[in-house]
Amino acid sequence: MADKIPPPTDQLAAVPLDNAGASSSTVHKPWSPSRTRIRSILGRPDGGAGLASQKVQISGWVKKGREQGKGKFAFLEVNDGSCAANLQVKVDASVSDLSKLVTTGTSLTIDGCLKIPPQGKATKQKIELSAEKVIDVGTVDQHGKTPYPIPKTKLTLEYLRDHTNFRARTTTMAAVTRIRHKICLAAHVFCDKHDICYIHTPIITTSDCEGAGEMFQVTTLINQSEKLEKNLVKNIELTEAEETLAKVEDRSKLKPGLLLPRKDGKIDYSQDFFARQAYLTVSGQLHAETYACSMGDVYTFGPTFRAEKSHTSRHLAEFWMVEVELAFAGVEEAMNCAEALVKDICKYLLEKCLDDMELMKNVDEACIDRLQMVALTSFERVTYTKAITLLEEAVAKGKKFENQVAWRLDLASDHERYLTEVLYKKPVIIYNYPKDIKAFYMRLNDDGETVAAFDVLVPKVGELIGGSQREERMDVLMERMEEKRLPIKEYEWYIDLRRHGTVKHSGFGLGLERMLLFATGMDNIRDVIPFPRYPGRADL
Ligand SMILES: NC(=O)C[C@H](N)C(=O)O
Repeated sequence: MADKIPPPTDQLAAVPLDNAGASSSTVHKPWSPSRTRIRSILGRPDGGAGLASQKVQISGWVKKGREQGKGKFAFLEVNDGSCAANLQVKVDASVSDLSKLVTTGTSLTIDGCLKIPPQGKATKQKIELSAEKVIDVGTVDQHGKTPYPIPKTKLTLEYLRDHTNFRARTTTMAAVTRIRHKICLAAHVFCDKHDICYIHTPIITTSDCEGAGEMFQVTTLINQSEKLEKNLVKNIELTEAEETLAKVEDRSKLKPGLLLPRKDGKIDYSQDFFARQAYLTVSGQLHAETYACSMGDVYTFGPTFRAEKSHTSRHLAEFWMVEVELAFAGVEEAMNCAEALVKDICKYLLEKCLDDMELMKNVDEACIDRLQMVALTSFERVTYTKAITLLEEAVAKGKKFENQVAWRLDLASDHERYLTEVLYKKPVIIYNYPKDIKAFYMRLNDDGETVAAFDVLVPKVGELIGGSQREERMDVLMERMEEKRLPIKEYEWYIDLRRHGTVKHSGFGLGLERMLLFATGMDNIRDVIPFPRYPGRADL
């Protein structure tokens, strides 16, 4: 059993308690010197009690409000997004029109004095704000055409998905978002600590890294009327296009390269713009390799896109990946690095956002234990062939899987969960996959049948990371590309890296949203990214 990580000392109070101002011990931002974030009050180890009698200004949104004492005063629970906790604010009717303040969703800026609430009250708060002046109020339209969609009642995650413009006002989504921020930071801190240089790979590309063809095409549109003005499309007379369009019913019979206005009056001149069809990237890996093969260890971290029509709770059309590429490194070093990265992220979350992680226990009781376990336990490493044998043994003993288990078939999510949750009860790295089910760039092993690829599987989620040693031998790489029928001409720049100063190198990609599912215990990947993109959803 893993040792427990010692409890972090800073918890919420990741901010220094004493800032430069002699008269105040709350933290002020240089660009808004009068405003205090609620985190710097409630996040102190004393819950803010030590700040009693200090004057502060806070801004935020009302989570709950109620008038009391026959309308003589109101209690508001205000949240400003800096932490999960709400600051209780007491406002007397002499200070403001209470009826304007108590509606959930109202925004406020309030000057007041921090006070210890009377003992014996139901409130757990160690401190409350007694309002002296209400400076700004943004009221909520409750009765108009589009009433405020986030009332104080409990809302389902499905409902909130249709209100992504407001869902960060819910406690859970705000906590997930802060955890997401910390995971990103943890990845950057890890890479910086290990001298791995951050590079930016392009989002628009002509190459299909995974060779799976699941790419979104980039279409470049311009209004017909702007066409001539901007001189962007020179090779065709507009009138000719219009005439042709009127005559030809079946567009596929048109002269290739002819630029025609679409039904909405726009012209697609993509081929003209990029000289060939461009796509949204599925992975920054190939471009990251070019930098690794010049600068040593690098990483890229950005959005990637898959035009997979999958409606699962683990897939998105737009997701973020941390992709590390290590030069002069074999597959084992890449596995070591991947394991160290996951562990460091877990430790970072336990140290930097334990308050939000505590809140996530409402979603998944085990989420903190899982982070602690992963932070301290070494990952199991098992070859793909052995994993198949283990799964076959389970089947022989009566275990039912949704998907077939057989050598040369990819592992499905229920196989992955069986290995991590039932058999090993910890993360498992599966390596040496059959070459036929893996991408062209993965290094062929001596057996001629498998490639030096690996996946890191974790409990709850399954595949979190995919990586491999890259094929650095030009002849083998070209053979593999031919086998997979890839248009070699389009990858010449990639092959060049093997032609000139080729080097053993390896890398991997960690799915940010999968890491979030693992950390927070959320069930659906659509709820761990601010604006999820999936089949049927690209608005809002
Ligand atoms: N950088 C990586 O190794 C990730 C890999 N290209 C993938 O998309 O799975």
